Amino acid sequence: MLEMLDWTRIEAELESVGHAVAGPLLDAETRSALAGLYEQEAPFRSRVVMERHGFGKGEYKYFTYPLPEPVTALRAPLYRRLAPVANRWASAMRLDTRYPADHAEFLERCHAAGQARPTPLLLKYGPGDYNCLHQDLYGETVFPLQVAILLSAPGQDFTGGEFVLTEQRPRMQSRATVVPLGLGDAVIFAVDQRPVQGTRGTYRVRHRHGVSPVRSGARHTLGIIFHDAA
Ligand SMILES: O=C(O)CCC(=O)C(=O)O
Ligand SMILES: [Fe+2]
Repeated sequence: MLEMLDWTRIEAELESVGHAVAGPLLDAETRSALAGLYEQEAPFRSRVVMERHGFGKGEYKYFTYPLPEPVTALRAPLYRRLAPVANRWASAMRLDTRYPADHAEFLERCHAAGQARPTPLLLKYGPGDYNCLHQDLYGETVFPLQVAILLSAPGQDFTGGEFVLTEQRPRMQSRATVVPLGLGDAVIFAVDQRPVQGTRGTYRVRHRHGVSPVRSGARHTLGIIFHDAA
């Protein structure tokens, strides 16, 4: 499925604006099976009620290892596609970090740094729920891109609940972008910093992401983060 995506366009958009939409990535059966897992306990290591932490309203659950097959089938291949972008960003920002081509090798680095808990997650929002602007950083070891896949149909399963990205440019106020997603679409986006080519050289912008309040219905998403957590 990943091979069918237009990676030339995706890479160009990641380079120019720090995010790209691709998809649909999962078939209908897999999408509903994944969303349905939410009600089970065994596939997960923890559950977070966002309101308790000031993260927003709604809840999410981190998968445990081994990840469900459709998540495993996406995580390493997406990483392999995105590692060259991550390396170009690191070199443009004059950072020493380089990312191996292979996700298993990157996970070894995470684990050696004490980050061994899986980060892929399922999120569930009902009416009035939202996700505050945040960054998914779980330790020193960070892969600079992540992916979220919409498992529900906007306009049908839910209304509101838009995926929002903000960009903080040096010495400027933040700018917000609403990323329109269709059912099954993936948004690939910067976790934190990315380089922007200015007229006087490269500067760094910082991103955060979140979800605007759901007005009606139920919205599920699958989040794929490539670094593991401490
Ligand atoms: O529900 C969403 O669209 C955002 C999910 C999220 O914050 C993530 O995948 O890290
Ligand atoms: Fe997130």
